[in-house]
Amino acid sequence: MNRDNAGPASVCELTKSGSPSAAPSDVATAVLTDAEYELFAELGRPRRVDAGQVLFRRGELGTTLFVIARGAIDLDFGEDLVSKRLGPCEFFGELGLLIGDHARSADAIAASDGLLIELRHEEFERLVERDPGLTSHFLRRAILRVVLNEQGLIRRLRRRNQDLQAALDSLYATTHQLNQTEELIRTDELTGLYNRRGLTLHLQECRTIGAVQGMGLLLIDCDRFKQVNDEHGHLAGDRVLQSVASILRSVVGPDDIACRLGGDEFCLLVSAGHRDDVMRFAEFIVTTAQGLMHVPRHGDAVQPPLICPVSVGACLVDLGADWNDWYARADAALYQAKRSGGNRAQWQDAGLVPV
Ligand SMILES: Nc1nc2c(ncn2[C@@H]2O[C@H](COP(=O)(O)OP(=O)(O)OP(=O)(O)O)[C@@H](O)[C@H]2O)c(=O)[nH]1
Repeated sequence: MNRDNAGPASVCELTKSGSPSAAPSDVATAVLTDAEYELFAELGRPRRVDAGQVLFRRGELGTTLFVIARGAIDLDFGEDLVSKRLGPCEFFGELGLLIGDHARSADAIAASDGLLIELRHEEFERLVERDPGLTSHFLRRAILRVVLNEQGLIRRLRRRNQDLQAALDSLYATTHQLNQTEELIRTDELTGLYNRRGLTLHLQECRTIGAVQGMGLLLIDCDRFKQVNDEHGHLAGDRVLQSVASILRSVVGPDDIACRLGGDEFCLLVSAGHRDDVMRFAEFIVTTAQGLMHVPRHGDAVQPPLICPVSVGACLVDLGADWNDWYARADAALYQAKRSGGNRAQWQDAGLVPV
């Protein structure tokens, strides 16, 4: 037989006889029974299709049901949904026929040259008149198939939702870890203040948002700190450094920053536009450290000190300069404070040449 000239009825029967997928007893199958196929082929309109030909696109309105007599049709549901390839005697596009002007849920493209049977509303009405029993059985199957497809889709969407939720949770956890790591690399382990890296990053951020105006810089250095270590041990020295850090933490506001630059040297960047404002911070730090040294301790044995005296050098932050210049000026003042015996605050006057 020349298959190209064969009518829809004979072609599909040929193919079906060897097709194990043709299981009409399965209610959800898209394969027509022999009786259904014969009737559809008799009443429907044959239509030839070429490989690659688009029958309809997703979203287009349609009213036609198609049965494949010969060849194959690919249904592409888009996004990450699984595509389907339908073969002889299988039908598709039934919602268009049943609902009328239904937006197609897939692209339908011919995978090979073939022959289809089209059923529009008028052909379907003739089908109902001719064999109501067969038609109602077909309709039940078609509807069940739609329902099962919907349920499958809902299951897939739920799974996808769970996957998305899990991905989101892990993203939150990673972001949290990253924030913690970033915080750690900015922080001095002993005192919990910013370390030098934290200060550098803070200054970069301030410069980016133009927030370095109206700030004062204080350099704070412990007096004769080596002696504390030598006489009472390194742990006692650590404790003294932590006490100094506590004083600095107690004076900083939300926009200020306290930092341990290294060893027994600290710095404060505070919001203060005038010398007197900056020096108030400096005096407070010196007198608080002094006051703590006189806190009475109990017991006969020689107690390690809670704190040691500190010296402070202070200056205003100059917008036109950078950290090295600010540091050099505050350091010159600090040097002067140390030379004058320590335990005091010194303002950076024009006469003090950076060392
Ligand atoms: N306990 C302790 N000591 C430290 C730490 N880092 C640095 N040091 C010690 O701090 C001491 C600093 O000594 P110096 O720079 O001579 O300072 P100083 O003894 O305070 O001398 P002046 O500043 O001139 O009064 C050194 O002995 C360092 O070993 C630390 O994290 N813990």
